[in-house]
Amino acid sequence: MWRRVASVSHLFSHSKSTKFNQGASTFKIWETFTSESEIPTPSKGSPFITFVLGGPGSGKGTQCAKIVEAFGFTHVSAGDLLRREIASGSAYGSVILSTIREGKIVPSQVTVELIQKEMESNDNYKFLIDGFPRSEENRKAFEQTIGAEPDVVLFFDCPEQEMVKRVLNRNQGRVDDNIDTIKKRLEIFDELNWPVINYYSQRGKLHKINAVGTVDEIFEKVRPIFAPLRYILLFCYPVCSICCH
Ligand SMILES: Nc1ncnc2c1ncn2[C@@H]1O[C@H](COP(=O)(O)OP(=O)(O)OP(=O)(O)O)[C@@H](O)[C@H]1O
Ligand SMILES: Nc1ccn([C@@H]2O[C@H](COP(=O)(O)O)[C@@H](O)[C@H]2O)c(=O)n1
Ligand SMILES: [Mg+2]
Repeated sequence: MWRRVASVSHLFSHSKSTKFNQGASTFKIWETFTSESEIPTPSKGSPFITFVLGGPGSGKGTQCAKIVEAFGFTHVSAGDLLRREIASGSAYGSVILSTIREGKIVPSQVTVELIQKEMESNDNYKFLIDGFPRSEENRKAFEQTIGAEPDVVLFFDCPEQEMVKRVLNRNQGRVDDNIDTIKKRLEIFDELNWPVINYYSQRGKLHKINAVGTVDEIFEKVRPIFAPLRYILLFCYPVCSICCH
């Protein structure tokens, strides 16, 4: 591994860089490791971002844990950040709680700020952003605030009946895991999430995954999306301390 990193050191420029500003040199290393044209090109000046979309109970969090284990991403769950904010007793807490109880979407500014803080406080450069964007408003707020686009977008496609069954069996004490809130969440998902899914589909970034089957069966559909990226993910995110400064 050390030799492999050293062997590409000549590809890096020595201009001053910031945390999320390694794109130019990253692009060169990318070209070194792969010539497969369907592999997405990392955005210049950005970390490697994967958005993870899907209805409530489609298995986003479960698959994120598998992706983290296999490919070393940092998992940022928008829902978990919002629940953490409630638990912290912050000023926004009660508004967030009632929004989640009603199955509605928290104002984008709040969610994006939490995501931004989480990304900036993490040394990793590859993120799975789970349950985000939930709406076009979420998507635009992220682009404007973070100044980055996702490299990959996963969409776990699951029939409603299966999602309801999974959520009602989840048993994690979530205030929104009840039949009334689930119905509302499914309505909101139908209304607000499809425009986001269509947006990324049109840009060729969307990977639609049939989310019916065992956890391992579904992960075997996810693995090939990241497998061709393993070198770039391993060596360039985080940017190595040997040659990337
Ligand atoms: N393939 C699967 N088959 C059966 N159960 C599953 C599968 N994947 C996940 N589950 C279970 O379904 C429940 C919901 O999964 P998970 O929490 O990963 O969904 P989610 O998409 O993150 O939902 P939410 O949007 O509500 O956070 C969990 O109890 C999980 O263990
Ligand atoms: N971008 C988001 C993500 C989540 N929420 C709210 O949190 C609830 C739980 O989210 P999960 O991803 O853990 O299912 C969700 O129903 C929303 O109320 C949000 O507002 N915006
Ligand atoms: Mg989840």
